[in-house]
Amino acid sequence: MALAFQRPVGRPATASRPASRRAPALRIVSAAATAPAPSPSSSASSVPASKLIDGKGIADTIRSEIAAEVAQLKAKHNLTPGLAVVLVGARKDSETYVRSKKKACAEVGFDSYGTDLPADVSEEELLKVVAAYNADPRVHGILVQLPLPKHISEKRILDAISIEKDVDGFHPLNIGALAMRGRDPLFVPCTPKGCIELLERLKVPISGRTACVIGRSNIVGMPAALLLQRRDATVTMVHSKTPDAAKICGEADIVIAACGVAEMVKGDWIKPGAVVIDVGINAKDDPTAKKGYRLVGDVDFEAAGARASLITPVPGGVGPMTIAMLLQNTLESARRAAKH
Ligand SMILES: Nc1nc(=O)c2c([nH]1)NC[C@@H]1CN(c3ccc(C(=O)N[C@@H](CCC(=O)O)C(=O)O)cc3)C=[N+]21
Repeated sequence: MALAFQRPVGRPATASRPASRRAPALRIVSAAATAPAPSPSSSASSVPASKLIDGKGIADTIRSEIAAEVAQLKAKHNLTPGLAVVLVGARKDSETYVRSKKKACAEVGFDSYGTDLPADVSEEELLKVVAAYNADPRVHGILVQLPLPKHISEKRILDAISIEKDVDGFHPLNIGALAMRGRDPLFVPCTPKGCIELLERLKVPISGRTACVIGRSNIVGMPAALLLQRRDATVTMVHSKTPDAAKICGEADIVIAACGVAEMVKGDWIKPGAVVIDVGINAKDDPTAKKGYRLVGDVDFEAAGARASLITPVPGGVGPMTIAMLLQNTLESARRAAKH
């Protein structure tokens, strides 16, 4: 069984070369700065650009901020944040996400470590990999890509990740602390953290507002509701057994949709002027698209966009923020480990 720990991907390969042959210093440039953003419906959409939340652009800004901090940490403290990404099996979507996470690490100057395991790996073997990363001082964050194959207990694996390295924020101790007043988790889960970061960077008021979270997953809906509540929103969660989700959603100033059903949230669920954050990523058949499908969220973008004051597109909304928050959590972890 191949258990090869790869060499760091993000090492500074140019450091010893003469300046003239060095690659240009990293600059993360938003796609929007060089070319029109390929927003999901830029050609056909009737949602005006002024309502669009540019998650990709905001994520790029955050990544540049992180890159600058990493450069400082390296220069002043000889500290390089390291992220370990564990992938089990060969799901195409997981492979894509893992690739983009490693690329994002390299771009901000992190080292990344990867272990790819076959789909039939035993739980014990996977636990050994987690234990090795727990013990490795170069590694400040460990991410085991979900979902895992059915024969492996997700719970057992997530519980095994050291909470000091739980940059996904999925450990029950981290989630538990998130749910308690007067306590702070070591890490907040990346996707809901990214949703709140969008609201805060756009100066959307949260305190005293009504918020509706659609979906109650451990990794998005539930922590998103907790984060909104910690910021003094009045939060309602709706889910598959809620009788009148549309009516409850219709009272909310802020909607976070994370139900995992393509375009389930209709235009008439949205209170006029509400801010809509769409966490969903679903493939929808589209014969006019090159690949035969296009990505849509959990919200009917056109109809909701007509009523919302602000709305995230899919892609280009929450997705890029998830990765930016993963980098932020890993940086924070490296700082905490080294006390810088
Ligand atoms: N342990 C673990 N942690 C995770 O954080 C985790 C996971 N497992 N399993 C799967 C989900 C999904 N996820 C995404 C990350 C980035 C984009 C992203 O960057 N999306 C872009 C591109 C979308 C595309 O083109 O496919 C966008 O929305 O614009 C999407 C989804 C992290 N997840």
